[in-house]
Amino acid sequence: MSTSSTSRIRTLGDREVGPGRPVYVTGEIGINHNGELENAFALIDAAVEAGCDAVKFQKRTPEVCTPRDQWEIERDTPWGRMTYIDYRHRVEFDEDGYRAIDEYCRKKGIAWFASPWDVESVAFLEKFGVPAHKVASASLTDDELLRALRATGRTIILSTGMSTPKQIRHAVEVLGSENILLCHATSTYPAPAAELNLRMINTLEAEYPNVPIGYSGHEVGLQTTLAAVALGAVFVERHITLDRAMWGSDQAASVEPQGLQRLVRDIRVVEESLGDGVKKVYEGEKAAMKKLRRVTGVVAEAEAAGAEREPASV
Ligand SMILES: C=C(OP(=O)(O)O)C(=O)O
Repeated sequence: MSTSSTSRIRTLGDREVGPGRPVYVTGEIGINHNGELENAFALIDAAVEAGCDAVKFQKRTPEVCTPRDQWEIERDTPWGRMTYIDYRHRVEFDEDGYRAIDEYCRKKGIAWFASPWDVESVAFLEKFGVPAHKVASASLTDDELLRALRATGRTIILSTGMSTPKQIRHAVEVLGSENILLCHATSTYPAPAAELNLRMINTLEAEYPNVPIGYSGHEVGLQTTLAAVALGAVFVERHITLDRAMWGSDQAASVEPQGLQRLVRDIRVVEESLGDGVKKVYEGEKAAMKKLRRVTGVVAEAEAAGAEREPASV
């Protein structure tokens, strides 16, 4: 269960998430496995190799999540022509599937959780003792789902794409702020840089001082996710894929295994480079200072009087 907190720290499994903690990186598999366990395992492997903290899935009860008037609409899929409801079933794993995923993730030492898209799926995921639940941006206004999630007592990651400030405030009220982590997001697939509005990370920080703020990205490329970390995102989620050309609506806006490795490596560099914001002169700078800084005025006088060249006096 999660750690209730009035601070900006939350617990996800054996990790603390929040300012001063390593950025929690989640590889969002979503439905990019296309219903094949083999793909899910390969994506878990890619996340482990890249150094992700967790992988994430999306769990739906197709009959609940698919509008009734869409069920019989036929479409071409890699498995032939089928109705939309059959397709929605084709890309869901059942309990045995998730048991296999749970076992595989345990063996590989990586956490997993999911976004339940309906109340039934919350109960389904609860059977696995997941470290957290995620609320997809599309579900932010689903009070019934939010109430069911709050009742689990787990850490809830709430994504805020396609939502107004008023809707976000309401969702936070329904979930309670003690166990949540908010994610800035723009829900366009792929999202253009001009619409990422990354400064929203700081706007959310200001509005929710007791809530950790993360970023769920759907852009192409990695730079803007690194910028999100530089702006203070303490949790990062990116869709991952085995191949962006694979069939499926999220594949094109996803990161491939090599890119994921670069992303996690660079997140670690960026977070290390942020420092504490307190000005200091590093030991390594002193040699350069001695060689490069022209000594004039009060410093020259002080040195003439025998003082060492102190960073504070220059
Ligand atoms: C779609 C999802 O999230 P987001 O809105 O962050 O992309 C999800 O988690 O299922």
